[in-house]
Amino acid sequence: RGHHRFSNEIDKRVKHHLDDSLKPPGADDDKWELVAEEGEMKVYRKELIEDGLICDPLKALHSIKNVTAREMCHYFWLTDVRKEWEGTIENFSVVEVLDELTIVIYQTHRRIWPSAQRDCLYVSSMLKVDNPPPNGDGCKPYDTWMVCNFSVDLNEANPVAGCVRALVEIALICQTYVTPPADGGPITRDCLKCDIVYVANVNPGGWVPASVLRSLTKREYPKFLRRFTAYVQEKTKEKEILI
Ligand SMILES: CCCc1ccc(-c2ccc(S(=O)(=O)CCO)cc2)cc1[C@H]1C[C@H]1c1ccccn1
Repeated sequence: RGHHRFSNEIDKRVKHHLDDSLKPPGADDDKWELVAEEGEMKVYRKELIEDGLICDPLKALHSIKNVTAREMCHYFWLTDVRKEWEGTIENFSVVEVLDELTIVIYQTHRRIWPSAQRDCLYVSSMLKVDNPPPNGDGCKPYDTWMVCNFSVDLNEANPVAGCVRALVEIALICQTYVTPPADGGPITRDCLKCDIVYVANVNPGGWVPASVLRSLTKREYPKFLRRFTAYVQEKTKEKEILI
C-alpha cells in the first residue's frame, strides 16, 4: 500500500473503528435502538442531533454464507460495480487515485423531497486488518478486511450546483470464518461465512425534516444491506474463492 497525504487519517479512523465499531451493541452502555431485524441482519440506530441536524449513528450486524471478508469489501469498494447495488446515488466520479486500494469519490444522492439534494466527497480505502481485537464468542476469524469511507474537503471537486454537502464517516468491517469439511477435502464456498459490521455516521450538512430523514434511513439501510449482500453472493458463487 502506497503512502499518501491521507495515510495517517486512514490509520486513525481504522483504529477507531476496531476499538469502537466492532463492539456489538449492548456491549457498551450506549442506547442502541433495534430498528430492523431480518434473519441474520440486525440494524440499530441512536438518535443524535448535532447543531440542530439529524446525525443518527447507524450500526448494522449481518452474517452471510459462502463469501469471504475480502470479497465483501472488494465489491463494496470497487466503483466499477457501484451502480449494480447502490440505489440511492444519482451520480459519482473518482476524483483522485491515491494508491491501488485508496481513492477519492464525489457522489450526488437522489434528492430527499422537500430538502435540497445532497452530495458527498470522501476517501474510500480498503485494507486487511492485521491484528483484529478478539471477538466475544471466542472463535477466531480466519481474516478481517475493512473499507473506510470518510469525508474530506478538497476544493478541486467541481460540485453539482445546488447540492448541500453531507459529511460521512462509514466503515464496513468483515470477518471470514472457515469451517473445514469433515472429510479433510478442499475448502469450498459452503465452508465460508462472513460476519459484517456496517457503521454509518452521516451529517446531512443542512436542514432535512426529522420525520422524513428518519423514515428514509429506517427503510434504506436494511434495503442496502439486503441488496448488497445478495449481490456479492450472486457475483461470487461461480468464482474462485478470493481470500
Ligand atoms: C441527507 C443525508 C443524505 C445521505 C448522504 C449520504 C449517504 C451515504 C453515503 C455513503 C454510503 S456508503 O455506505 O459509503 C456506500 C457508497 O455510497 C451510504 C450512505 C446517506 C444519506 C442518507 C439518505 C440516507 C441514506 C441511507 C441509506 C442509504 C442511502 N441514503
